[in-house]
Amino acid sequence: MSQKKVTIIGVPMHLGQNRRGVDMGPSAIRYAKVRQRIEQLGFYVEDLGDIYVPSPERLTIENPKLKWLPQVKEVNEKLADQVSKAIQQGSFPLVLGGDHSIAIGTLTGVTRQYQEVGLIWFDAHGDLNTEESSPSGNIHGMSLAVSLGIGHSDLVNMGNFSPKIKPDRTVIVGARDLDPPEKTRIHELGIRVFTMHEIDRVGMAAVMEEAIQIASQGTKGIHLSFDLDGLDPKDAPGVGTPVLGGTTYRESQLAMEMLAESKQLLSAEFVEVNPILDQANHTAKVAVELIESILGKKIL
Ligand SMILES: NC(=[NH2+])NCCC[C@H](N)C(=O)O
Ligand SMILES: [Mn+2]
Ligand SMILES: [Mn+2]
Repeated sequence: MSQKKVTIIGVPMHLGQNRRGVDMGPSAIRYAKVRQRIEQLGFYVEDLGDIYVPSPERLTIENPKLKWLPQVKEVNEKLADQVSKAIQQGSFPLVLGGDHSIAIGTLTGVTRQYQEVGLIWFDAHGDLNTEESSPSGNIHGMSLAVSLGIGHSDLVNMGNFSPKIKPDRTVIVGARDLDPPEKTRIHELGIRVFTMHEIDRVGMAAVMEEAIQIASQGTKGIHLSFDLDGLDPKDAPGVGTPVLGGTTYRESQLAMEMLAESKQLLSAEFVEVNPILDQANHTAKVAVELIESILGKKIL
């Protein structure tokens, strides 16, 4: 990454899942001084504020298998345009969520500009469901599938092109809670998944070396989609779908530092921070520290 400009885009999206509070994620991350911390690293920072997300009180769920599809689609289209514009202006887009359904819009914007993009999906989950396989109907559990071209056409064809990314340039890091149909899909598509088992066995350094290699080969660079529930709930308690046995704070930091060293990062999003479920904004602070690391902050 050579540019010295960062564009922050807040997306208080909560319609991709069931729990209130994740809409406050962007506020919580800003309260943890994301802008000031990035400026201290020498970047010029532009914060575009939040994209409007409607409140569910006045909405009805038309399809329980794809909850709030029209609204999720609309917000993601706006997000895609803001991400595209930031890249056109030579800036690094930093998207703050909001639930993980916003990866659909971010990846639409990033790949519209760069075409061949590798993806590192840091998450306890696969987010590889479709309306047929989803146990919840929550679109945040479908966003990786959609970006690979699998799912409802309203989402898959966003920006009038599909797929956004290819399975052999996609890696998942930190997985430990996959639905049975997601496991089948991973095998069918041949996506490289670094489960917690593998991180335990060979260590985060070896995992990230391989992950960066896969995601950067034949691409213009890497998009990082970082779901805070990839971390262990002890280190990131403020998330809607916590799963025991995640990466530690240090493992996560190492992963981010290695990504910065690779100089392959094109864009990033940090999602699923839910301040209602957090302890004294700890999870948002962790997100800010991870953001500093991808932008080059070093201990020494
Ligand atoms: N982005 C997330 N936190 N996703 C959790 C997904 C959970 C579950 N697999 C589902 O489809 O509903
Ligand atoms: Mn996720
Ligand atoms: Mn997750």
